[in-house]
Amino acid sequence: AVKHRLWPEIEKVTMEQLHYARLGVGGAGGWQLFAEDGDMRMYRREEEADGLVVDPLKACHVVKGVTGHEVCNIFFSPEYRSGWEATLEDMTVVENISNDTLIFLQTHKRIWPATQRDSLFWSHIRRVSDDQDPDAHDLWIVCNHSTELPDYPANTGKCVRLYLSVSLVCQTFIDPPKEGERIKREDITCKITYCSVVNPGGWAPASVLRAVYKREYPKFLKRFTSFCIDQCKDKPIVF
Ligand SMILES: CC(C)(C)c1cc(CCc2ccccn2)cc(-c2ccc(S(=O)(=O)CCO)cc2)c1
Repeated sequence: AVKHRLWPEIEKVTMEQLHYARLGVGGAGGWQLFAEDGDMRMYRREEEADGLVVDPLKACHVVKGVTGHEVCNIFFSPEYRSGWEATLEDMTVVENISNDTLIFLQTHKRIWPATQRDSLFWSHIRRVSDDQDPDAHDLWIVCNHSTELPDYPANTGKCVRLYLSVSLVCQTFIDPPKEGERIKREDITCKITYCSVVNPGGWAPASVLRAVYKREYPKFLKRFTSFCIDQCKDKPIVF
């Protein structure tokens, strides 16, 4: 099949994001732990780009009862988004590149006193076999990365266009069931790494943004993972 014009970028960014997600948060990376809740650890770095707060975020979480494939499917699929994405006011799929790559146009709820934001990004889901450790379980990754389309120019309407680069990387671990027994959901553990850089794209007060990021991101990940558990609990396991 003819590859889409964005394919080289999608391939490159997805692999870069996978590498970045697997980097630890120790050492000189400058990561500060700012939120803990059970198995969830949230780290941030204080970074600015042209005076705008773009604090990179890395969150690590361990969730029982769902597979990485199920979690990434829910994160990627448009039909579930309104169920877990509280920052959303509106969402449209503006391009269906393939069954594993979509382009989204989203309008986000306004964060007072900043102007309302919208986002335009490609979203790509992929299974990655772990080349280092072949008998480890597969990884699943969803990568969301801002893009431009002539039909949806930035900053022409009421919203300021934000720029994001986000990845959700999930690895599934299965406790072997007793001899001859089927794998049950309680035998499954999913290790989640969520990385996000959201550049507000225009003026937004650093103090307000940092306060909102610190308050909203922990809620965002807990809400998302709870939604996944609820969605999957009565359904057959998707490995
Ligand atoms: C406050 C905070 C929680 C950081 C926040 C505020 C805003 C609203 C837009 C905004 C950003 C900055 C300044 C003003 N408004 C958007 C997002 C955001 C965007 C995208 C994604 S995603 O992971 O790609 C899932 C698809 O939506 C997650 C979160 C986060």
